Amino acid sequence: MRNIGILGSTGSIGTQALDVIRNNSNLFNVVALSGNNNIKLLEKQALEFKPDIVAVFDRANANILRDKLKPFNIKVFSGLDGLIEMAKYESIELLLTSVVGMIGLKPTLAAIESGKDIALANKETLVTAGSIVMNKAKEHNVSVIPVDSEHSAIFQSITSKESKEISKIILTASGGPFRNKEKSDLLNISSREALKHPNWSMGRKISIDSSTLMNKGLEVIEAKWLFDINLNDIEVIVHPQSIIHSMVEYIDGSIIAQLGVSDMRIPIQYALSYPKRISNNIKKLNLIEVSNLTFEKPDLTTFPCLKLAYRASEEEGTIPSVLNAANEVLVDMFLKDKIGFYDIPNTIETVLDKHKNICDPTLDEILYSDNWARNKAIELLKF
Ligand SMILES: NC(=O)C1=CN([C@@H]2O[C@H](COP(=O)(O)OP(=O)(O)OC[C@H]3O[C@@H](n4cnc5c(N)ncnc54)[C@H](OP(=O)(O)O)[C@@H]3O)[C@@H](O)[C@H]2O)C=CC1
Ligand SMILES: CC(=O)[C@@H](O)[C@H](O)COP(=O)(O)O
Ligand SMILES: [Mn+2]
Repeated sequence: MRNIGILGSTGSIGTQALDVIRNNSNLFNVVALSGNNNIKLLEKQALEFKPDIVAVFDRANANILRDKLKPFNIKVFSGLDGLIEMAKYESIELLLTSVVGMIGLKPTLAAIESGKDIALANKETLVTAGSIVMNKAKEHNVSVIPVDSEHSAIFQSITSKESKEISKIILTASGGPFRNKEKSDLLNISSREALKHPNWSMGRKISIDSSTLMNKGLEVIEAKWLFDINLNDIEVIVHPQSIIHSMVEYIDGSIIAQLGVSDMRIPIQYALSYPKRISNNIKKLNLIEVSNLTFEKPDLTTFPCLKLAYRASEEEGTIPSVLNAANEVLVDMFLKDKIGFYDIPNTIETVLDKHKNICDPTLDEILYSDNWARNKAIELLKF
């Protein structure tokens, strides 16, 4: 039995993880959950899975839930301190970080410092502070197991212990809802259209990131830290069917890939059960039905966010945290229909240009730069 904590249990990844756990109650035991706004669902989850503790970021919501869960002896923590308290809760063996945004950074670091293994979905954490997170994991002998479908695929396709045998990682991208569109088609596109991902059903922020290709940019940076690989050895190719979830090319010319239907419960389950594999009732991939797997170059003119992410990763220091923070703020504004599609890359580029990069930053310098970038993005758009 493995004791699991889920940071962000009310979201797309969190609810699918609970589905995996529900179907494997002999293997996994939920000891801690967290949410923010959706306290109705969090209450329902708490009553079903009976964790010892629950954390809610929003303090008013936490107070409401505390009264409801008191009779069941479930403790409720609140605020960022509450998320940190939850993440380092002593009974947790594996923490699934499925919260959205860099709010997950401090709780993830706290969990690592407490020796918890991490099943990592929250990519913004690695984009913001990849060096600090991965060094801390090494220091505390903690495993960081990828949940993101591409990174799970790469993890499963790395069959050699010798990193010098890997020549490159091939990160697949669906191309998003606007694949084959031109810039002029997207000038007045609404968030409703951008949310319609062709293959995956996901949370709102990552869906917008997929539509701008920033998701792939964040994933390039995530891959660099997770697999300790040179940025130039990470290639993005568009594969509209999302069947090959990513590949690893070796120096002898062999390519090893992981394939499967577009269902996040597969990589989530693998991260929870690793190193074992367990059976499930998810529809198996039928290659005859799929019949056609195609590949294209990403269009960096229509989707400049991918280029900006490569730039940020190359410049290192606090620049990736600035890219991420500006993107978080701008995606939120786009979701509220306050700005247009291209305000996202255009503003990020200006924020990157204006930032005074700090090399080898401390956590405080990263947090300072994150905050600076959020304010700068808002100032540039005069909100
Ligand atoms: N969805 C997917 O298929 C995939 C997602 N990912 C990554 O996984 C992460 C989660 O994505 P996804 O599940 O789609 O996101 P969702 O928006 O569906 O869920 C986000 C979760 O985070 C919680 N949350 C949001 N803001 C805060 C906050 N300030 N404090 C505490 N909790 C908060 C939400 O709580 P509440 O709902 O209660 O407000 C919810 O539980 C992201 O980093 C994403 O990039 C990676 C690969 C695939
Ligand atoms: C399911 C998953 O891992 C997402 O990150 C997915 O990859 C989004 O698809 P694209 O960013 O390739 O459109
Ligand atoms: Mn992904």
